[in-house]
Amino acid sequence: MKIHDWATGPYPARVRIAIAEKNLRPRVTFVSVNLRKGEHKKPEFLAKNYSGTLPVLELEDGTFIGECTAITEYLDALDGAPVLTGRTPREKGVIHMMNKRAELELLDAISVYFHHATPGLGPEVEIYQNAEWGLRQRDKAVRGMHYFDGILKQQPFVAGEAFSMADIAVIGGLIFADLLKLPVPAECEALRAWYARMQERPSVKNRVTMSEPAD
Ligand SMILES: N[C@@H](CCC(=O)N[C@@H](CS(=O)(=O)O)C(=O)NCC(=O)O)C(=O)O
Repeated sequence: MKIHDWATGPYPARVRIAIAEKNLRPRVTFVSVNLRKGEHKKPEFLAKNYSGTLPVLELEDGTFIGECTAITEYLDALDGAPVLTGRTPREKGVIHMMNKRAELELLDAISVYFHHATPGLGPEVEIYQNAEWGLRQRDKAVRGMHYFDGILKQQPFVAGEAFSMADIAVIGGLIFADLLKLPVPAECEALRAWYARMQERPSVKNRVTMSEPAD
């Protein structure tokens, strides 16, 4: 299978981490799409993903699957032994909820801040910007950091007692925050400690190989 992505991107990181956690790296070929040149907004890419975002999974039969959550669910189901998306109905429900909350309250909010209140991917790509909206979303993301800090004060992982897709989504959010130099508030000690632990996971540490685009 192929993953069309941008090696150092926060959303691509989510799928790269999932691939590593499932030991699928030997079965995957990464195809780099240059966001800074707007390749993801060109017709040939939009034919792969109407939303014009990365990553996109391309299967051997030509099926394209966009959206990090959907790609992760596919990967996790491949060997019939899900470890990232839940084994029981309760686990699946809680993980899905916390994964979506990580997108709504943290990762997607930081993405809006990036695209609207910073130069983002440059004027060729950022054809409309609203700085006030971007700054409001930045503030929402900081509130989200406090929320996840509260969660992680009570439990070792974002969705409970085990590492899951929801942790990967929060990791993606903090990768994006790091890229934008948006600090995790000092008082969010549980979130900071959790993130330090996550960064020690080989799937997180080794998600980009030396031969891939630096930026
Ligand atoms: N909802 C999508 C969002 C994906 C997304 O925004 N990806 C970024 C890639 S990266 O910034 O994380 O590297 C993108 O394509 N951004 C390009 C753009 O929004 O123009 C998902 O979950 O896959």
